[in-house]
Amino acid sequence: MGLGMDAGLEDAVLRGRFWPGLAPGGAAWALALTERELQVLRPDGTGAALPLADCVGSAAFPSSSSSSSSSSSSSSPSACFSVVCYPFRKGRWGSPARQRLQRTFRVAHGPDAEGNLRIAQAWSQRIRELSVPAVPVREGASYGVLPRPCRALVLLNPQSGAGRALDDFHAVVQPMLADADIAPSIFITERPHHAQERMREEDLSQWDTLVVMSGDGLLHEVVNGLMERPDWEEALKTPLCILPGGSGNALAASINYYAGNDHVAKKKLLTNCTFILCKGLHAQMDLVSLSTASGKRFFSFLGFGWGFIADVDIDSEKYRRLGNARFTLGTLQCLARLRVYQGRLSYLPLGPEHGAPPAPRDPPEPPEEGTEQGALPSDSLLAPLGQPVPASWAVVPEEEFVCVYAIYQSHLGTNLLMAPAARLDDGCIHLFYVRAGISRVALLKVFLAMGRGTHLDLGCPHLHHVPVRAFRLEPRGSAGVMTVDGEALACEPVQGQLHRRLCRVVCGS
Ligand SMILES: Nc1ncnc2c1ncn2[C@@H]1O[C@H](COP(=O)(O)OP(=O)(O)OP(=O)(O)O)[C@@H](O)[C@H]1O
Repeated sequence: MGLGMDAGLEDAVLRGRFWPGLAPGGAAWALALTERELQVLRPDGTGAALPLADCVGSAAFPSSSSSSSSSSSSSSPSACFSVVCYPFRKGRWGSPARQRLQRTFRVAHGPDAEGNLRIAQAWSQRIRELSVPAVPVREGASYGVLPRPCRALVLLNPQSGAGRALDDFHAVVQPMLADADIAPSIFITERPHHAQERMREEDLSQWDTLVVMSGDGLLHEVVNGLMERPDWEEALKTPLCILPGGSGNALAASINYYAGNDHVAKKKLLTNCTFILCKGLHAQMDLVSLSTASGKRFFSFLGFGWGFIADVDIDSEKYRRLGNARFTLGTLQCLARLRVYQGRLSYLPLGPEHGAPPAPRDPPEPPEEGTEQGALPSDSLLAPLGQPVPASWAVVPEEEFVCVYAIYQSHLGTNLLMAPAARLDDGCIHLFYVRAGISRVALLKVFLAMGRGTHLDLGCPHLHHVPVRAFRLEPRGSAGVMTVDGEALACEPVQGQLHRRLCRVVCGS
């Protein structure tokens, strides 16, 4: 337990004297529950406090133990309540990690077993109520909290990342969900598009949340499966959740960053993201609608890439067993044979203030007039591919690029903070492009600086960043690959526009 209590006993919602642990005996401790923490005063006068922001659950139960010791508590038919928290603990190496901490207190106020249990239940219930995260107030934004008990469908790709997703789910995720009264039902994907097919047909009334334990690719399938339903608008109200099981885990890293947590990877990131799920706060997320010249349409939550980054993503697939290290190896290989890509890039700038994302109070985009019920959101900002872009758009004068990347979350990968200002529902596509002519050394410096999100501070003349609402990319020729949310796409003209606050995602703030 941490030291220091933030309130005096006069702020207490509940107060009582209880015995620590399950075993009878010893002296009673004084407990006070405030709006923010559970305060404990030991008989020796030392105190500690458990912040309820770290608490994921509390339970009450009859105590099976009794004893004939002389303690006043020991002969009573007692009851217990327990509190489970995941506070950050500093380890020997690296950033602090959340670690489980359970405290159990015994209620033995008299011979009435039911009376003791009622007291334990009252404490446990009040602790659970006060541990529900406060819903932030932001004009235009709508938050929610997952119910308890909570029914979660977990879609898990056993092949994602280094192939440990199922083991990690059992070892890390399942015990935390049990603490938080979240009942998972696991669906293990057997092939590409399996999750997408299931989402098209699923009876969503059975679930309070759809959890993806994989990389970003499986969440892309889930989003697009939901968008293929006639009731997509209703379906998108089901909060989605990402637990990092893949190699890139860009959305999981972004959500960890938005929550204000230190940069972490692997098990620490998984623990942080599972903790966020246990707390259950959910908010709206922007999606970008992408259309291709061959008539395909995708909904994307993370980013669209062409050139260097897309090549690294796809070329390094063969090293997926290395986990996130696959991108380091892929970057070095692609740097060695640096290529130039030809095409035209156009965009609709975000607004007159160019560069500042819209104020959070901007209302959601109104539904398009004449949109049929069930019809997909229309891309009102886009002219058909094959026709010139609207006059309000800008066209990049150069037509030779090393890389184009449109990102709508902060992180491109666990270790790449590409758009530090991005937020889930900021209404902004962060369009980055690197013009041809950049040296290998300068490009390597850009990627190294991206680890800390300081690449734009380098003042690299070839690197450009424009906040936009829509963009179009017309590659010359079909050589190379494009990526949507890290998944490969044939190279062809593509354009996209942002649809604000289209789905919901479990997040920390
Ligand atoms: N059982 C499976 N076997 C093979 N491929 C699968 C299976 N289940 C899903 N897939 C496909 O695997 C692809 C990659 O999955 P995903 O992106 O989730 O993991 P990853 O590539 O390791 O992670 P990241 O995108 O973070 O790098 C997806 O396109 C998905 O369709």
